[in-house]
Amino acid sequence: MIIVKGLSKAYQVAKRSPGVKEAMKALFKREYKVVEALNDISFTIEPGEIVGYIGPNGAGKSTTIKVMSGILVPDVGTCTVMGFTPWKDRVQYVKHIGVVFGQRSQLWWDVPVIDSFELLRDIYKVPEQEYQSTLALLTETLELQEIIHMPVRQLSLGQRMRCEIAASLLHSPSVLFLDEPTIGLDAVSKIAVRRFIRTINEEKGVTVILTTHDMNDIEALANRIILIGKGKLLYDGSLSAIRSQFGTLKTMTVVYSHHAEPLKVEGAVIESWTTERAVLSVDTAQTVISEVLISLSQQVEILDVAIDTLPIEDMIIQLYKEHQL
Ligand SMILES: Nc1ncnc2c1ncn2[C@@H]1O[C@H](COP(=O)(O)OP(=O)(O)OP(=O)(O)O)[C@@H](O)[C@H]1O
Repeated sequence: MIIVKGLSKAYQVAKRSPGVKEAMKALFKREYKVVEALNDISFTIEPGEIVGYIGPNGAGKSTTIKVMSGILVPDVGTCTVMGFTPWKDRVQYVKHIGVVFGQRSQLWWDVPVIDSFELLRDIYKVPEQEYQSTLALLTETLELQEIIHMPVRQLSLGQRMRCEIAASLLHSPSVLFLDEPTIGLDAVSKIAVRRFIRTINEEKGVTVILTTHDMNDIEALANRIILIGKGKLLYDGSLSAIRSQFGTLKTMTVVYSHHAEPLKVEGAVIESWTTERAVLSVDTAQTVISEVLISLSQQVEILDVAIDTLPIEDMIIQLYKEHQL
């Protein structure tokens, strides 16, 4: 479905030191620095996949989405989506893709949502019957009944995001690019958006590429993760492989009777500590849990213990650390 080969993209950014004198100087002689946003990125995505495209701030995720959706032209490399080169075959290509940028709107601010939808129907030349049935389905599944006649500026962020997602799907695309689709949403809206993405993937076979900082999005949706950092591809594989890589790392939460002294446990790292509760991390490949418990019981009166595998969020942080991001 998507073939990306050796993609590189650099931005030229004007450089200026602070101060009025420097501002005057910059009027006559501008200095630039080059930011390498993408550096030799390659991957292939099969039809029907949901891929989580992750990385820390400034890693190059949005730049990749912009290249794949045809908004940006790369300096080097090739990209084909369903056989189209996104930035070359734009008119034909956009009929096959849907794009949601969580931080930007594709809806017209002052008019009711339904007017924007109708405009998109005309832009994409969606036949009336098809439009009506897709709209009915989207309205029902994304619960748009109450908000579809309101101007976009009056919608809450969560309501707007549901409308943005509907807008990107009115022309029934085969590929959906979602750049931080759950940013700023409350827990209920996040769950609704995730459920919807899963439904269109399962029922309509839509291929989804999703960038997010919310690892719950990844856990709920993506079977495959592509990790980038500083423009370079660092990991491409399954979420379960990451889980087994970090599977021996456990978080131990211990509650004990009041104890004024900090705890010391060989083979465990004390992540946080109060006079009644401590959180430790233990690598069971190196330290046996029972030894940690014995050491703890020699220091405090244990009231409760919970042992969990590392949350996926922490596994990703470990992965970032391994790659020094
Ligand atoms: N239009 C631009 N002009 C100059 N530099 C840019 C531009 N857009 C992005 N960059 C730079 O390119 C790098 C990658 O940016 P990009 O927006 O792709 O990162 P990202 O992974 O989406 O980050 P975030 O998670 O913060 O949204 C960053 O260093 C950013 O400052």
